[in-house]
Amino acid sequence: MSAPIIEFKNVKKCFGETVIFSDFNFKVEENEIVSIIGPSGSGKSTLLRILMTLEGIDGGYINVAGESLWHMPWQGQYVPANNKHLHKMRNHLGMVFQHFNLFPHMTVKRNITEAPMRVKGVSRAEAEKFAEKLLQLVGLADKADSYPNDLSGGQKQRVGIARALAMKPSILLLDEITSALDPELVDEVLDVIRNLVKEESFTMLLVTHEMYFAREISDRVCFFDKGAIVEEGEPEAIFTQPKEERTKAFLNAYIGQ
Ligand SMILES: Nc1ncnc2c1ncn2[C@@H]1O[C@H](COP(=O)(O)OP(=O)(O)OP(=O)(O)O)[C@@H](O)[C@H]1O
Repeated sequence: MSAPIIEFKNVKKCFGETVIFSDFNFKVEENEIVSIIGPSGSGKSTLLRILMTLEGIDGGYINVAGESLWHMPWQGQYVPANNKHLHKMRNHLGMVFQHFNLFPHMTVKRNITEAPMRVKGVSRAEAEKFAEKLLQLVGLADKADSYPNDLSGGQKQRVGIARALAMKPSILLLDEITSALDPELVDEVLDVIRNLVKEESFTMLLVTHEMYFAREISDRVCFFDKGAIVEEGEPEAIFTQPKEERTKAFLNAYIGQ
């Protein structure tokens, strides 16, 4: 079997005195779709933010696509990664955020082309051509020149997905991408992800409260509690277990919604 594309080994993460992960171990295989479900405050977003290099770690190490993400071996010791290395590692990953995080002063098209042009040095013509393709994919071909404030929440999030894909990541991180949306807008966003995985192979790590979506789309579902995975398995095995065998983690996830 090939090496996992994501691997956390003995990872420690604290915010001040608060320990989020004390000894966290986790692997994701290439092209695997993994959902993370768990109560508020259990460390799900922190996990994605660490992978996206938006947060550092306090111990252990993480491999992404065969390379150390945060700490680099140097003369037999692990030292924090430099900016050039983080930059390179970020190219493997794309993230879609709960609150869209679009630039309000830029058009939809600019929101999508900005990172490929600035970070990857892609030409404007090439970035715009790809942006048009992505806008078609998310059903917003007619919104290229609109500003985020003129879009509905669902449309904003579809731009968020297009923006993440613009960097051609091999790993997509989705952080509760529908939880800021009105219920009637949830499916238009989930449909984009459904179509995406039908057409292309992706490694995807999604934090979600949408149980039916996790069940439908994932190869593996992980229940998180207090910075640890307390239950995991194929969705059909987990979601079809008899009522009396349901674990505390599973029930908590439902109650936590
Ligand atoms: N930048 C930060 N500084 C201090 N504490 C933080 C920071 N980010 C997160 N935390 C704390 O770390 C814990 C885990 O937060 P995290 O956002 O990862 O949880 P979560 O499982 O994603 O929760 P939710 O489902 O509510 O989004 C929480 O107690 C949170 O308050």
